[in-house]
Amino acid sequence: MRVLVVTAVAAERDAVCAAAGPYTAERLPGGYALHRPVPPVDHSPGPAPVALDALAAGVGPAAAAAATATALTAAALTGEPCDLVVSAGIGGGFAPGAPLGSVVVADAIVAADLGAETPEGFTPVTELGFGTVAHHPDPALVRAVAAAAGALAGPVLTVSTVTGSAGRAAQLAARHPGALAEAMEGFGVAEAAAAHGVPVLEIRTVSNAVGPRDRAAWRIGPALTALTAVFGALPGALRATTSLGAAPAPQPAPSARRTP
Ligand SMILES: O=C(O)c1cccc(C(=O)CC[C@H]2O[C@@H](n3cnc4c(=O)[nH]cnc43)[C@H](O)[C@@H]2O)c1
Repeated sequence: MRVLVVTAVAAERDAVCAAAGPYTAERLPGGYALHRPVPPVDHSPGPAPVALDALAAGVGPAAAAAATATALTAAALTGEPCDLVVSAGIGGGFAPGAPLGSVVVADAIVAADLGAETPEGFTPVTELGFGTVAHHPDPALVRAVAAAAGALAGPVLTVSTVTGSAGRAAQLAARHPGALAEAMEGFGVAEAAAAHGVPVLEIRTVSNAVGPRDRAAWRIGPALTALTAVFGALPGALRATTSLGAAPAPQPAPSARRTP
């Protein structure tokens, strides 16, 4: 099973790779460096091995979409298409649901600022008659990965501007009840995955609270360490789930055979 993990920055990508190393970097068109595990996964019988490729795409939904689409196209053209795309990295957590250090698996990947300002307030593009503002990963896959990673499951918002005030945090929370986290790439990754017909997940480890800007309170190191732990647990969860077409777990052999 080939999984493409898309992060924003190299530190996040390296935290993902630390779960499974060693890795080698492969050049993609556009100058992207795709980190692929070595040695190549074996194809012996048994549960499908999980190979985690990792790509640092840049910050923001546009950079994320461009890099994801490039990597998915390259994989398809080389005859080794990806089975799953995961947008991963640190993120802001909404209080009280997602405190510092928690892990969030998105059950909805939501473009929170894709719309228009109107006299009545913010209107999403879907209400203007076009586009998409949310992707919904497979619920069984979300449950399996959240359980394996000790994570919460809930909506993760994609924004182009990091929230920096209590007022904006309250506005987003009111508009998206149950939102657990905010980051800047998930929706871009999900749009590219959807265009290629590949399932998507978003996983965020919470480095800071969504709200008034307080750089001194950010806990980036522990969030990166948590990212490594999540990706250590991910292959087992993916092998165990049937959501991605994995073979069901073997059944116990019948205790007695019927004779004809
Ligand atoms: O200093 C600032 O206030 C500031 C302004 C813009 C960007 C940053 C970043 O640290 C980059 C954001 C980077 O990390 C993810 N991230 C982490 N926490 C949050 C958040 O609370 N809201 C949105 N994104 C967040 C994001 O996915 C980017 O890749 C700092």
